[in-house]
Amino acid sequence: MVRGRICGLSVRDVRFPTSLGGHGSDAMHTDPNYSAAYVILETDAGDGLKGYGITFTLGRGTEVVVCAVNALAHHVLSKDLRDIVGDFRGFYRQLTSDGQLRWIGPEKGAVHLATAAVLNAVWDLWAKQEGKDPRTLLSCIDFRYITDVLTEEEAFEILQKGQVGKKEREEQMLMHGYPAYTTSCAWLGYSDDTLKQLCTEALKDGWTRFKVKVGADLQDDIRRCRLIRDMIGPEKILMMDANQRWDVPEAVEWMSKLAEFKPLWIEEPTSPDDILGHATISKALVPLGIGVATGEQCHNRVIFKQLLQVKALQFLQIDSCRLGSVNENLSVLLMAKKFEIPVCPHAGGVGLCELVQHLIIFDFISVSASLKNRMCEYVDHLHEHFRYPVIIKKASYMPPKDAGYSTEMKTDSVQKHQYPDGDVWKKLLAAQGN
Ligand SMILES: C[C@H](O)[C@@H](O)[C@@H](O)[C@H](O)C(=O)O
Ligand SMILES: [Mg+2]
Repeated sequence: MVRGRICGLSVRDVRFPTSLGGHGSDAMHTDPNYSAAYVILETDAGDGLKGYGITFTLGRGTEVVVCAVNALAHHVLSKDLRDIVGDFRGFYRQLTSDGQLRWIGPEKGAVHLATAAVLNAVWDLWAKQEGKDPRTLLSCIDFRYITDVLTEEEAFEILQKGQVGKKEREEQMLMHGYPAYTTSCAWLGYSDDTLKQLCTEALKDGWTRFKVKVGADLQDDIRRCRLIRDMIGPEKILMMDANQRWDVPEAVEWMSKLAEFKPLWIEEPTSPDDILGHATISKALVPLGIGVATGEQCHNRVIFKQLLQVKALQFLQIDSCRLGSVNENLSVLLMAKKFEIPVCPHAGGVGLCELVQHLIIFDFISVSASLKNRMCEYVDHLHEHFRYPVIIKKASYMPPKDAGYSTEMKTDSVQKHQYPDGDVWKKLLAAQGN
């Protein structure tokens, strides 16, 4: 039973100094500090349940997103949770269409990340209170702007079909988990020695799919890709990620030089907004057997729709915090199913693995019903700060068993990493003379 009026919303600026170790570095983000705007919702239900929501950010960007969350807070405060989820589509639209905020969006950028943080908290709270059927899930989706490719009725049919064999797929997940790949071995800022050492460990731990960062320097890329391909052997799967570094012709040319290392995909070869550019690259790379993957910085369902319409991607990477929470991600999973494009979520960051595992396991059980060409990203940083961290076994995500969206962080971790007054930052800033 849904219950409670939202009587409190707090948002914290939580940052981890990951840049100090080069963790998370790529061709465009050379010194990322993995961070989160962390939202806590409280209700007057008296049951002690809270809703925790995060969105992933980097360093100073968190300040802006925290402001945006505060600007959205009045939509949630004093609302009855029953009214919110009773018309979740309307509520989603209320947030994304706020007359004074949509000018700095709409449905993109800092304000959309803030929407994700707030709605992720609502989903966490709601998930702790009750389960959901296909009709309820559909009622959360804003179909505005996508009915030309997916109507509510078509979406319902997909979910209805997804009911067939659901039990078996649930059991399969509980037994074997959802297949994952690791990005942790080959951040761009890592030395060759670190790369080798991490790769050796990952192989020992049973990883069979690896992603390497590329895009800054071709000779470096060739050396690192050769090193990793030699280590993992010809059979294991290798993906490459350029984090938007290239122009369109440059992407094709660069990848033709890296094709000998047999990557399954090149991720974010160019600007995430260049839909036709992605289509051109996809087409040009077909003869090389390389697919295009993108989505971690895809603004919203509209851009995903167009990427699908013009065959601009062969692997679709949803992100639990970039899109407008579960609501918008559901619409993208359903569109991907319609276009028969495999979803391979973006994860890592702070908490992205924790959240997105729910979405991709749901996708397998209730939407795609397939594991073909599918896997979920995994990065082994910062899980210790979460109350319900992901469980990886044999390079697979084991389904989370606690109710909720696995979004809650440990109080102590939040306190220590709060910027700028948490202990970790007080020390670091003092050492830097600030
Ligand atoms: C700055 C970040 O670490 C990115 O490099 C990361 O999200 C990356 O694109 C990925 O695919 O994991
Ligand atoms: Mg990436």
